[in-house]
Amino acid sequence: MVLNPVLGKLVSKRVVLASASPRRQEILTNVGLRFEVVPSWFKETLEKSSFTAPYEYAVETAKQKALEVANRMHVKHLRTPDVVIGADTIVSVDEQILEKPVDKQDAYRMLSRLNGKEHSVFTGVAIIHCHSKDNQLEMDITDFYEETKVKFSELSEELLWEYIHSGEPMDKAGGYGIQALGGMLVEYVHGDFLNVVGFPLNHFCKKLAELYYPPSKHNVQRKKYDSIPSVDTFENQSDGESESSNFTKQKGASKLDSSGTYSSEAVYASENSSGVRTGFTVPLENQNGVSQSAAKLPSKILELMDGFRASKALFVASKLKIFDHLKDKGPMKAVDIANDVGTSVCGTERLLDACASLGLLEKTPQGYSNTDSANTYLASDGKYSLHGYIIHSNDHLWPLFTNLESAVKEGSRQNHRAFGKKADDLFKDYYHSQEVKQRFMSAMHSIAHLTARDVATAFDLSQFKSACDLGGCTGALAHELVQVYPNLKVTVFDLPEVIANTSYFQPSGQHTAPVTFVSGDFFKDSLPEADLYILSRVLHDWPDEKIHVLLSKVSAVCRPGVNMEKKTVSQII
Ligand SMILES: Cc1cn([C@H]2C[C@H](O)[C@@H](COP(=O)(O)OP(=O)(O)OP(=O)(O)O)O2)c(=O)[nH]c1=O
Repeated sequence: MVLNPVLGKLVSKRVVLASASPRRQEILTNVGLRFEVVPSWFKETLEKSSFTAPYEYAVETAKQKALEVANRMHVKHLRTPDVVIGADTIVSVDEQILEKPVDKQDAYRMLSRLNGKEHSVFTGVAIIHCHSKDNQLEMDITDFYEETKVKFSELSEELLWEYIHSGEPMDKAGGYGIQALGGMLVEYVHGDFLNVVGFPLNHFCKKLAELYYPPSKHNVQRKKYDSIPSVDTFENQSDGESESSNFTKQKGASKLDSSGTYSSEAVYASENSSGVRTGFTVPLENQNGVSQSAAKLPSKILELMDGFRASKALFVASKLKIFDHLKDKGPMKAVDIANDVGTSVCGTERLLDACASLGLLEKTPQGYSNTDSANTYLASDGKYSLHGYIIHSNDHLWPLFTNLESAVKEGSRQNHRAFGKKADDLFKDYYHSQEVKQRFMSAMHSIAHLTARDVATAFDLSQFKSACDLGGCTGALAHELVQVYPNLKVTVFDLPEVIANTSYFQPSGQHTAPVTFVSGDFFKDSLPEADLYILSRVLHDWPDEKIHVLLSKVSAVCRPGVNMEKKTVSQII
């Protein structure tokens, strides 16, 4: 659930974070933003002396990082994102810009300059809205920066070196990480702490508010949002746009309180009549800014307590193919859907209301219809449909997780309890029944297809000439890899029963190097040689002894790469 309504505006968009920084990913994930990570390949080598102020350098670098990703995704992957976010954090002391240290000596040089002094941390942020028109990429760029002042205590040489040897400084601007050991060096911080860690979240939300909800005519004197508007504020606005609409077209009256500022509210969870959580707001402060309620609601815990209900509502609606019906025929009344799918009217209505409150459907006087996300991801026929994986989650994972308590107590797999069969027998079942096989392959295909580009671009794999996707099933990841890296020869290795059924899942009309499919049992048969081995959703299926056998076989046939040692990318998946 997204706590902030301005972030909520991004929910239905393809948002890409053009950054490898784990801190930025964490900051944005923590507030419920869903995004893909495509690290930028832009080299941070802009001429610093050509900028009049340090923040200009950070903003320009952030912009170039985001532009590189937007262009690469548009050209190489033919999937233009809606929004690309880039950021760059620098430390500035005595008019000098400090970036990440190149080695320990460099870290020492930086930390010595900061020692006992106040310095500024600037993060430049670029938000690029992309549109593809006649295959041309059009972009609207918004950028800003945030400054935070940080003061270091007087630190001894010994302490500095001890800190440097911890390894923490190496991937951080100025050579320190305030969020971890580096916090010990800091005497005070003036400004946004998260800005130092790499992403000025507060300023980012205000910027989104400016973009998506520009002040109305009678409030034109308010040029900028100086607080993040509340949910109420937005819900009462008639911006007249669907969730997929372009931010620049949105108009709306921002609701201000009598003092001309937005009241501070937080979104928590409640249950509606169908037992599904909906958002409501709880005022946190009275007019004097004094907290009225001593106990904050534990929203994360409440979310976890109820999460299973939401999952099951999604699973059942998917199983009944309600999203398919609505894609073809929506908007529809509950009674008509119930007639079509052969269910009770009262039960169907409750399920539909649950889906509407979960943001999967829209409910209007005309009836229920799919949201854009439901059309894209939940209808079973979409290119990026998750239908197969949702059905697998309902039919296979749900019964297993129902036995989690026994699994923890016994330390064993629970297939016998959930399905009356051992794990190995169950795995064979996947391939003996045509229907079960198809369902399992659809599940693996849908999740692999959706995540393939993230996996393919998580690292720069251009130095590899050949790759083998072990247990690569329908080849969803393999096809993405050959698109991103046209010189890479990719082999998919899987069981003969799987390989025999892959034709249905092959992409049509793509002019890329073909993927080779090789059938065999990876425990028994010899594996093809390759520079790079990919094990995705494979290792978790097997006990340690078998994994040892498999990894030893992979190690024997995986050729050392150009710059890297033998490499598998299973750890990123
Ligand atoms: C000062 C400071 C910086 N940092 C981090 C934030 C950034 O990740 C990093 C500065 O490097 P950046 O070049 O801004 O970012 P990055 O290289 O990590 O990722 P990318 O270029 O792909 O976006 O320093 C901290 O984590 N803590 C701190 O206290």
